[in-house]
Amino acid sequence: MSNSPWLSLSDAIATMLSQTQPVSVSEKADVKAAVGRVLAIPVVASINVPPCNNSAMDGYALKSSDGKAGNTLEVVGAVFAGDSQSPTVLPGQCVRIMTGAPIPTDCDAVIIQENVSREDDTITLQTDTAPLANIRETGSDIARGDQLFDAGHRLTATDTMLLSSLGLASVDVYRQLTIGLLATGDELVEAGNPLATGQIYESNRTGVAALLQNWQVHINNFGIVADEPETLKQVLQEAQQTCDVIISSGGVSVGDADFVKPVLDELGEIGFWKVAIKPGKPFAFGRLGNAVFCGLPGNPVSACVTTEQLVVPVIRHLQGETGLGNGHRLTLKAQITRDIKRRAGRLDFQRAVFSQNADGTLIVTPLAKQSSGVMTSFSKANCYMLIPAEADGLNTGDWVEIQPFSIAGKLG
Ligand SMILES: Nc1nc2c(c(=O)[nH]1)N[C@H]1C(S)=C(S)[C@@H](COP(=O)(O)OP(=O)(O)OC[C@H]3O[C@@H](n4cnc5c(N)ncnc54)[C@H](O)[C@@H]3O)O[C@H]1N2
Ligand code: MOO
Repeated sequence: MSNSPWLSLSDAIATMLSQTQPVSVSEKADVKAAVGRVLAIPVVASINVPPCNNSAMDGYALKSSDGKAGNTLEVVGAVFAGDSQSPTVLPGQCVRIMTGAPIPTDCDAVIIQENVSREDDTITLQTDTAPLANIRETGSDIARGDQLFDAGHRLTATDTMLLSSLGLASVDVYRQLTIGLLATGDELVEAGNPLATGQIYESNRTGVAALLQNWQVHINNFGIVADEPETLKQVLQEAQQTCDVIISSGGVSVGDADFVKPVLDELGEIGFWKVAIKPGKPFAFGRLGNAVFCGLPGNPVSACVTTEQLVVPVIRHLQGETGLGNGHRLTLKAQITRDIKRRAGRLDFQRAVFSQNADGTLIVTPLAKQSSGVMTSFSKANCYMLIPAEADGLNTGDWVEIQPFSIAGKLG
């Protein structure tokens, strides 16, 4: 048991999942644009794939009873992919066949052309040919009636290919979530504008929106909001009319210009505030009308870590995805390459670089700069390295958990 005054990450996720209701409205989505969408209805195959026995190779279709090496067979025709006629093949005969072409009803095997010698209208077999050799049987990939996906399954790229192979043009998926995004802070300036003394460029909305792109949400951008309670109230009241989830960044700590928590308390309700993770401790979760509210800490690294570790699980839950539990991210084990000293208390998500030794083991090196304002460490890293809350340090060679980044290009 932890003595932390803050919620553990797993308790925070469990609380969010138990206090939020997945969407129930579904819609048709074009299969070609359905990657990342969550199925609202199970998919059951209405046809066999392949729909008929067909050849896996270019060669000759024959009767396996004629398939002894040394036999000479007469070639009586040819079948191509797409042909609907089945030529008659008598004992001692065969037909030329192309990959994907239907197997003539009289045949039960295919010999590849590299294993025959051809002379005019005859072939001589150089190898034995067993029944069903080089034949892709009806329904061998998908049988009619197979349930391929449950409701709550998030479609991958190859899943959409499978759906197309069944002839489906559209699928029933849960409706898209609308996510309202805003950044609070008087110091923040939109990129493309000049920077006055004391100002910084706003970057959290860019990072958060990019991290959410994988999850097929619709983003509604509410811009930069001043550290002024009335303005913040107005924006949040507008956002809660149209958004399923509102994500703010900044203003969740204890400073004199940190208004997010008191405003949330006034307009809606706070579910919890503060999670025992580093960075990201002051994350706030609550409700504004029908909208779920997630208040990210302003430090850019904290905003990204809380988006990935806390916001993404709740979004996936709201989207109707099932089987999430707390294991929503792939976690691997790696050996750390240096000692780390630190104060126990929070589960630490360090930006780190992992690689694989020749013997297959993974090794991981945390980057030197771990401050939550240092964004360059993110760009140099390819994983999070987790230090358990109770650990006051790690020794070289200790096994730690890592979470590889899923960003395209990072791992390859
Ligand atoms: N006395 C205490 N001070 C702080 C504590 C604490 O426990 N006691 N917690 C620290 C931690 S940890 C964090 S994280 C931050 C979170 O503070 P806020 O959420 O109130 O964030 P801000 O103060 O608004 O900003 C923090 C930092 O990040 C910059 N920022 C904010 N928004 C953006 C943005 N959209 N794009 C780029 N940069 C942004 C901002 O300028 C600040 O430098 O509080 C600590 N303080
Ligand atoms: O939680 Mo803060 O995010 O450690 O920098």
